[in-house]
Amino acid sequence: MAVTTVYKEPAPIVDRENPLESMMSRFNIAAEILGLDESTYNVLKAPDKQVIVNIPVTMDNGQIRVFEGYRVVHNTILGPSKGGIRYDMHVHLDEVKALAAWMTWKCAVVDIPYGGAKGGIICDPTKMSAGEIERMTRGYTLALKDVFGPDRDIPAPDMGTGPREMAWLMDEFSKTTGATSPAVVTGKPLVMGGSLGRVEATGRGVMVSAIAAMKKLGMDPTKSSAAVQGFGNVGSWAAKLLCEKGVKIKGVSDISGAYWNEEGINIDEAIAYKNAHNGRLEGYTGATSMDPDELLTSAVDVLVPAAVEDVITEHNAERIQAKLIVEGANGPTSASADDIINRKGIMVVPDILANSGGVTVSYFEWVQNRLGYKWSEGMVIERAARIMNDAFEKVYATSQKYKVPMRIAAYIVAIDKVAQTYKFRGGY
Ligand SMILES: NC(=O)C1=CN([C@@H]2O[C@H](COP(=O)(O)OP(=O)(O)OC[C@H]3O[C@@H](n4cnc5c(N)ncnc54)[C@H](O)[C@@H]3O)[C@@H](O)[C@H]2O)C=CC1
Ligand SMILES: O=C(O)CCC(=O)C(=O)O
Repeated sequence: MAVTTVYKEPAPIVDRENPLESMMSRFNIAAEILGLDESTYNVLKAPDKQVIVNIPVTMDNGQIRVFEGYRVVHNTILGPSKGGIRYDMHVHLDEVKALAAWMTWKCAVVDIPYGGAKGGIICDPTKMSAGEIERMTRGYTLALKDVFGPDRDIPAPDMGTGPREMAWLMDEFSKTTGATSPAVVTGKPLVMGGSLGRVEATGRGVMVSAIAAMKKLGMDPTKSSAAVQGFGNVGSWAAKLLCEKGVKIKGVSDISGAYWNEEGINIDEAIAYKNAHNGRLEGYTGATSMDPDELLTSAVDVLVPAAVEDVITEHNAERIQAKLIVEGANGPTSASADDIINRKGIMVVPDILANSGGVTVSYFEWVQNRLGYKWSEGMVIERAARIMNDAFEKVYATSQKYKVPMRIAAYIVAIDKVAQTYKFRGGY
């Protein structure tokens, strides 16, 4: 008889700060500056919906494991909720709540008609077979079939997931509901309604916002250097596209370690190496290995954290040498580091602006699916860049107007849009 085990360890990393607290502390500052009324504040401070599901999966050895999964819908006043799904051992409910709220703010900052949501499953996909991941993804979809929907809640990839998982989700949802439903999920493979440009969209948006910020700071990309933490979808594309703009990428890292080349890393070569080595840079010889903690404080002009939350903290912020931080990851800077970074005069392009290129092209994918029509890659790139540059200028102008850092300015832009929509829609 198959043995059933509940797969829910190791415990979340305890020395990381709580991302939900970091999100709330910035929200509180922006809400106070805006003079947000108490009822809207109370509506926005907690998610609309939090769903926890148990997903039994038959593993390849015949054992049944039960995985714990989450979907949090933070808010839907601007439209159906949107946000990725994360497969990682450190997923926990507070993290998913923070990530869902960041999606509400992100969609509002770039002015696309979505609310915010996020999902995750506690699992280590690097230790599971494709079949096990498929069965888990289908189980998660089935458990959440009443939450997901093209007009309700639209998932997408995040850490540990990509087009393959989105295809399984779309297939399972379509079979369950009896109607082919490409618009229920974005980030799908191209052949089944994925959008050209979605895979690289988040990294491209990081590049677009980095270039916009460098212009404001009078920095010449061709005379600037950068370090990129995380070499997955977002980090590797950001590194490649910044490199194409002439930025010298001196350091990169992933979960296997950090790698440095004073003359600049050959990013195409590093990506090819990673693709040939199970998605990891381990053993890469085009750079020398360095202490991963030192990457964040290395002598570069631009720092791109593109991995996990809370890596820039009160413990290392003082030592950061970069003039510009462009947040590819969600929540890489904990609130405890904000004052130090601001005092040092470092410009931060915050996550809800810098990594919004992904959800922007996801929106394009959803629009194309609903129209049953495909856009050219050029159109996707041009429209996404326009949206991001407009959002950057709006946030920059808001930071000047209120004399606040770019992060608080981005929250002000987002909360203001959501609050104004509540005023028109009413309903509470
Ligand atoms: N994929 C997307 O379209 C979007 C992703 N993001 C955010 O970007 C971040 C990265 O996501 P993806 O690139 O999609 O994930 P991914 O799974 O493709 O890559 C994650 C990368 O981070 C590395 N990593 C993990 N822990 C690390 C650590 N402690 N130190 C250094 N590197 C570490 C992994 O080895 C891998 O290279 C996440 O915060 C995610 O929420 C934000 C917007 C959209
Ligand atoms: O593409 C999307 O819909 C959401 C991507 C995402 O999860 C994020 O921006 O953090």
